Amino acid sequence: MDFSYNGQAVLTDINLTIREHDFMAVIGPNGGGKSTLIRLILGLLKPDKGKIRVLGERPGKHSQALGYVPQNVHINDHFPITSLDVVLMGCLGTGGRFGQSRRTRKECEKDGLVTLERLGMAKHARKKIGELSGGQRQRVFIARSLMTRPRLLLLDEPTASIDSRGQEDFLNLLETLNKDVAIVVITHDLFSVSNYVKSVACVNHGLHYHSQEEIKGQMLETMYECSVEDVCRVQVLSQVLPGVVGHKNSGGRDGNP
Ligand SMILES: Nc1ncnc2c1ncn2[C@@H]1O[C@H](COP(=O)(O)OP(=O)(O)OP(=O)(O)O)[C@@H](O)[C@H]1O
Repeated sequence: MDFSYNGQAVLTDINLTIREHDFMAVIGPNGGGKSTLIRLILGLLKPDKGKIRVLGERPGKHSQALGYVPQNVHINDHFPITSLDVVLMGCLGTGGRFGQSRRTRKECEKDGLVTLERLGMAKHARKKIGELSGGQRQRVFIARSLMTRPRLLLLDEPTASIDSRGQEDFLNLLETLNKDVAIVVITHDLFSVSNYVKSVACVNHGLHYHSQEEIKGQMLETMYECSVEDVCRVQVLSQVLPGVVGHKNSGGRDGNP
């Protein structure tokens, strides 16, 4: 798949499969096209060339199968809306009596509370969203995205506003959710997610894919010596990772990883 904004190529020759129960880190330099890739999967943008399939159909057809938490969710701190209200928004706009699957508002509220509980946020359900910390808000937004019971959860830099201790808790939470839902997480901090993810997609206009076997081996350890920006440069990658060259899943445009 290729994609450009106003004729300016952003993603070229992208070939990626996200499998059920995958936990994929999407890494790459600023402006490399990570968020654009997510928007394409969501069906908010259309590729110039090639195609994208979500559960075998065009993106948008199964919009409820995708949960999305964008990079910066701006909330007016004074807006009088509780955590539970935010979560219930996940039920809206999908038809039926109160959202998808014809749930009543009461049923949705019950589901919302269960989801908040799952995310360790039940005690904050009636708190105003503006009174929560960055990490707590992030959990509320994830709860909202889970309300349609998605098969794939797409998270754009979810740990950016969370301290290192909170990040570990958060990643443990994602690991638990991953039992039920595939997760794709854009991150600039490969180090903290490396123990959790099953695959890595390195997006720098092109895409380099690394399977579970690769990242469980020495690869990430070697990568820590470089910044994500370096890792995403083909030349550097092949220098520090000679064993990876020619792997069947890591082919770049010219067949190199
Ligand atoms: N709506 C848009 N119109 C035109 N160009 C855009 C638009 N959105 C993004 N771009 C450009 O596309 C390129 C990729 O942007 P994108 O946001 O996908 O990168 P990213 O890898 O997510 O970056 P970051 O790590 O900084 O969030 C950038 O050069 C950006 O300026």
